[in-house]
Amino acid sequence: MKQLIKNHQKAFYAFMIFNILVPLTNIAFAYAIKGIIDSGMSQNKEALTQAVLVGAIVIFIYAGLNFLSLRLKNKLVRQIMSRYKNKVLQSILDRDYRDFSNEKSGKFISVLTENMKKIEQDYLHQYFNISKNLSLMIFSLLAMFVGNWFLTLLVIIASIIPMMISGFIGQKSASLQNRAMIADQKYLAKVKDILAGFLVIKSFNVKDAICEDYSHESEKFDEIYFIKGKFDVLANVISQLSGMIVFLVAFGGGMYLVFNGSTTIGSVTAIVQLVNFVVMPLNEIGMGMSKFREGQTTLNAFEVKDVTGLQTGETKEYFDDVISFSNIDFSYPNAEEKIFNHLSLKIKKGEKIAIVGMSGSGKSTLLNLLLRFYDVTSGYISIDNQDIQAISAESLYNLMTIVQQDVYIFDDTLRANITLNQSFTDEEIKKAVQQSGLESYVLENELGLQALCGENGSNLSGGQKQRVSIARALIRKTPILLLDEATSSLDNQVTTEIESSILDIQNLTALVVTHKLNENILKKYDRILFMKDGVIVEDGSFSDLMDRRGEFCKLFELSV
Ligand SMILES: Nc1ncnc2c1ncn2[C@@H]1O[C@H](COP(=O)(O)OP(=O)(O)OP(=O)(O)O)[C@@H](O)[C@H]1O
Repeated sequence: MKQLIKNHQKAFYAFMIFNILVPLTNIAFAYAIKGIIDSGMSQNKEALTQAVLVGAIVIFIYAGLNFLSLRLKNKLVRQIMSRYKNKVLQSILDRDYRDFSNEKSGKFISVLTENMKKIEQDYLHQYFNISKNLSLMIFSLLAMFVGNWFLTLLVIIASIIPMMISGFIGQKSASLQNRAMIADQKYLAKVKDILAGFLVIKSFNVKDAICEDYSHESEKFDEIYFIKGKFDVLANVISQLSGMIVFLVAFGGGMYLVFNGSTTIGSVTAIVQLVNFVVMPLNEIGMGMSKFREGQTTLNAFEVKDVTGLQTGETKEYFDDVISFSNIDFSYPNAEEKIFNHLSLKIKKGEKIAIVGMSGSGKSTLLNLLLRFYDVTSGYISIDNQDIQAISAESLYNLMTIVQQDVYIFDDTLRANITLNQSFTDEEIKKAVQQSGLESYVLENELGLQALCGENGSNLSGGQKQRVSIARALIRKTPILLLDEATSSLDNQVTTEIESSILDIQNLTALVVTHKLNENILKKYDRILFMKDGVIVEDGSFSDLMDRRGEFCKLFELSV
């Protein structure tokens, strides 16, 4: 954030110049008041008129400068925040899948929404407000010293204790902010979960239980904000109290000096006016500091990382030869069960492989490991003899595309969901639409590719969503394609058409996890891997496996 502020150096320095000019007009105003009172007391009409005129001019200059300074501050805050928001989003998207999936999405939503508001209001605005108030306070104090050092000293002594108390409260507020942020994240995660599960809640008639669960989370959330509110109120009262004490000391001490004959009423009024320019900013700094500390805690709670471990790695532009799983072991993090134990597998470039087997046998895990969503516990996976752990994530995702059973559709047009806002020619889009079996839907739809898909594809059927995700994958033309039950919502005829068009793509290496044992399609694969309990128990063409009359054959015969 400091770097972002530094990036706007010119505007920042301009703001600082205003921070000097505005207090000077405040001081000039205090002295204009002194002139008015002293000339009034001495009944000098000419001097009085002049002082009033000076006062009026000073007011207008002050208003103009203050207006410009506030506008500049708002502009700076807007520019800095807009850059910061982009950086935060980039940093979230830069995370590797493991980092991301370890966190609750509520945390990221909160970082991009609630936290942003806090950082803008509590950190940035306060950062500029405090510097503005500090400058007004210092200049006014200097002017007071010049006017009457004794009175100034009294005022400073009177304001020390309230300042220390408000500093302590600020620290307490900042520590509560951490708890408040965690509560925010949990609350958002809960709300998100409830809204996403709307249909389940409705159809299972569990509204009351869900409301109870919600109110439990919401009470915890409210309680933390209530405690934090108590400190805010205390900070408010103390800062007002400190202001009153300082005024009391300034007026009392000033009048004592007037009795002594060492100053005039005009000078005391000017000093009291200047005290105003010390007390007001002092109050605001006191309150501002506790807000600023809260803002700082919010800012520090999320680290904006530019690169993650996965992004550092070698570049690999082509897939030329072979994918190897060499003697791999794997268990999911925090799980004891071993999914793979010394598994080895070689896939040659251009091979089309179907992976079938029992539920839970490790088919999806095999693809997840190839994509480095997880790392193997021992052994290694390589592409063209290059360990995938040494290949950068960007290169890896340029070499392969996965289509999963659960499809995510953005709330945008069909076209945008297929291209994902990358530039492709109309010809390329048309081909992907054809290969994925989407053509008739696009032709029948009045808006064609401009048709809106709705929130997570609410305007599309399950099968249409799967076809969009297949089109989205095919248009990338990566040399390796991974399909994980990507056609589960499609009928046999459409599945056959789509899989056939994929199997016809020359040089494409395809790994297709499927539960659909369709003879016509299975015959087209070069190899079928039959998996059971993390082991590839059979590996061969459809006819090989049928001749073997092993586990695959039994499953196939059961399915027909
Ligand atoms: N994120 C995870 N954390 C812990 N265990 C997991 C995780 N994902 C899968 N598993 C476990 O790993 C095993 C293999 O799961 P995987 O999803 O690879 O099987 P699958 O053959 O694709 O099953 P299906 O055909 O039902 O999709 C299962 O026992 C599953 O419970």
